Amino acid sequence: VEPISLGLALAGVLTSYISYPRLYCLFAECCNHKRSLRREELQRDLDRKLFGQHLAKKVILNALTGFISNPKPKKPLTLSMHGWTGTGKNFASKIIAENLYEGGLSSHFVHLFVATLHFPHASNLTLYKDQLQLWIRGNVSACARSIFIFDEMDKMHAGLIDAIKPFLDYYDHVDGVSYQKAIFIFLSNAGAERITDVALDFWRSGRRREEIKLRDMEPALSVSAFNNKNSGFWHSSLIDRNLIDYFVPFLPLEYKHLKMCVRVEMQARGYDVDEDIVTRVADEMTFFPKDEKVFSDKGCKTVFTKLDYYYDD
Ligand SMILES: Nc1ncnc2c1ncn2[C@@H]1O[C@H](COP(=O)(O)OP(=O)(O)OP(=O)(O)O)[C@@H](O)[C@H]1O
Repeated sequence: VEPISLGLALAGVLTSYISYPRLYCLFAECCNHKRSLRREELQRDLDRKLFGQHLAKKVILNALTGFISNPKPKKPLTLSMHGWTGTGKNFASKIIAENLYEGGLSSHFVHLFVATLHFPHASNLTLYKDQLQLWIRGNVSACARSIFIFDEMDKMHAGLIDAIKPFLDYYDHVDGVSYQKAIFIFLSNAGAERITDVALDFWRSGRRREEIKLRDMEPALSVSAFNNKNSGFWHSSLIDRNLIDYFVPFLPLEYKHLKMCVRVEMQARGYDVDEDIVTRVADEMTFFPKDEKVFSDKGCKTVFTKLDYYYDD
């Protein structure tokens, strides 16, 4: 075959490939070929996978389905997830991402930032600001329904919060780009002590954890709760301007929830559930408060490494 004909043939194939986006999308991830969010599927996923978080499940389900079904949202969806370490904030974000994009957290349209990893040096603030704004702008231009997850939000420099604020607001367009279909998820431990206090009060008065209502958490997640240096100025500055749509409280996990996490991990590793090992792993965890020992101080976070000890063959 002579080179010119081969070149033309290749160009032809390429053009038809590009002009048939649907064909292209069979092989590559496309923004407009995302999964359509199904309420029942999201609910089933949350019910099956996320333990002990009846409040978080409810808020996530309603917030997400409401937002996705709205063809013209006035602002991007902003969820602020709060709670003790290892209680499922990252895990819940993963479930959200998987319900919106097949690739979940690995999708090209889902972006995870970890404050201490991506923005470690306060001296580089100006650079980080520019990069972050360019990154958000570029990605939302390419796909309006992009998801941005900011972990360790309480460790983010206030200047960086200022940099993302314009994207969270009620603007139709910012420099020609509309951010109204994007989703921003902020994760932090801010407010965790107060959330725990509420859960502990319920436990002490013999009431079921599932009886805790969102309104019981309101004082724990109010502006005043965050208006101190430790909790981070970021929060109040976003709340003041009504830029956070939903606060999602994560309750501290109890002994029975740790056991559930161990069982899931055993099954994921292909083992039969051995209740004796489940109990031993859960017993190795540490609990607080000191006297009552109700809540796991690391949530489900370290149960998996403890399991390694029993399966080291
Ligand atoms: N409520 C839960 N239900 C089921 N599994 C959970 C739950 N909480 C934590 N896990 C398990 O523990 C792992 C670690 O939890 P995750 O990273 O989501 O905690 P986190 O709340 O984001 O913690 P941190 O505040 O330290 O970032 C998860 O990947 C998941 O496997």
